Amino acid sequence: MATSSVEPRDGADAEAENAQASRWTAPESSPLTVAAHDLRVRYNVNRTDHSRKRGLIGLTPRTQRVSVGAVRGVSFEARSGEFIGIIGRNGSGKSTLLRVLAGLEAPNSGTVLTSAKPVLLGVSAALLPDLTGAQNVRLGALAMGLSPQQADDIFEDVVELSALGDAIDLPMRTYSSGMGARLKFAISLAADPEILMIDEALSTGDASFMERSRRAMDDLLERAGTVFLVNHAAQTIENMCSRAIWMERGHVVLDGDAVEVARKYRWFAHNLAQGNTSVANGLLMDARREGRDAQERDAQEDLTGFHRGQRTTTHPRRAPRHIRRGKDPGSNRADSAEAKTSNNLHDPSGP
Ligand SMILES: Nc1ncnc2c1ncn2[C@@H]1O[C@H](COP(=O)(O)OP(=O)(O)OP(=O)(O)O)[C@@H](O)[C@H]1O
Repeated sequence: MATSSVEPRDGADAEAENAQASRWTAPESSPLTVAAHDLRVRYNVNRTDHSRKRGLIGLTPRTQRVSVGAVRGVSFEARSGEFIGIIGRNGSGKSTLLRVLAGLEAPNSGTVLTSAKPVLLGVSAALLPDLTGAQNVRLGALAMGLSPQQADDIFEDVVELSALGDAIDLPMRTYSSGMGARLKFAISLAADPEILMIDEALSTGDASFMERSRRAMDDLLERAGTVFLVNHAAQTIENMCSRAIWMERGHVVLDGDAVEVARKYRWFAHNLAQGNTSVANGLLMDARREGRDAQERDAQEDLTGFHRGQRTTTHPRRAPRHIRRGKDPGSNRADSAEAKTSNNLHDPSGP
């Protein structure tokens, strides 16, 4: 086994431990918000074939049609109060998975059911560059189904969270990409979605924005929401999420406690970057084995519970733990908690 190297511990670990200590805990009985079963997405693309004769005009290489498996049999369940990070290398299928979960893209096969229409940050908020930030706040809120009065009500919260200051009255085309991402994030969060999906947007903020975002997301989780966060930085996942899913080549490698999974991924990525390919491959194999073992345990526990007439769908290792300790999840949200059972899950691409 090529995993003899030991991951060095540093200041970042201590920081992550502090962050973990203040993280939230959801009861294991939290209702299901997302159920994905054996999702598969393939893209058919043209690829240049340099090994073959050149094309008609003799300048361009020939192309051939190839099929790319972006998501290859992904299954999991998410519950209210969970903050789930998705990590993995470039091209591992994170964004594709998020788009399918949000109902923006149909899988080739498999099923995804959600308890409410997910808000995918940056896509759902169809903002217009020629309108000012303030006008876009209203537009984005209406696009997410809020009434004109609700759109007015959230305005101050959005301005505060985005920290755009006077720039809120300038056209959005004058914003930097970070400013635009902050505005979209603030609008999405102020709309109080039950399921929020964020693809990388948080990387564009500074430390104080990150802290404000984290507090705002904690509030959302407290109201029994579920948040998915795609991020390349394992440290961000470690600090912010309760659970992490590590993806590699369209497969789930490991799904479990955010700190454990993010650290394993970080150590794998570090070895890969250092050119220690055999060590990295060994770490990947170990993580895959651990992931498979956990799945088998899950299946065994489900079966045992089923035979006893008390089938549960949550593995203790994956117990959602992102509702602030001692608080009642969903107490502030009329349509949450007990109203959300696995029976009211539906196709997110529907109306
Ligand atoms: N529209 C598309 N057409 C063809 N191939 C695609 C398309 N979108 C994604 N892919 C391919 O699917 C695979 C997964 O891509 P995806 O963007 O989901 O990965 P990712 O993990 O989000 O990557 P990154 O970290 O670089 O954003 C990649 O091989 C990518 O090239």
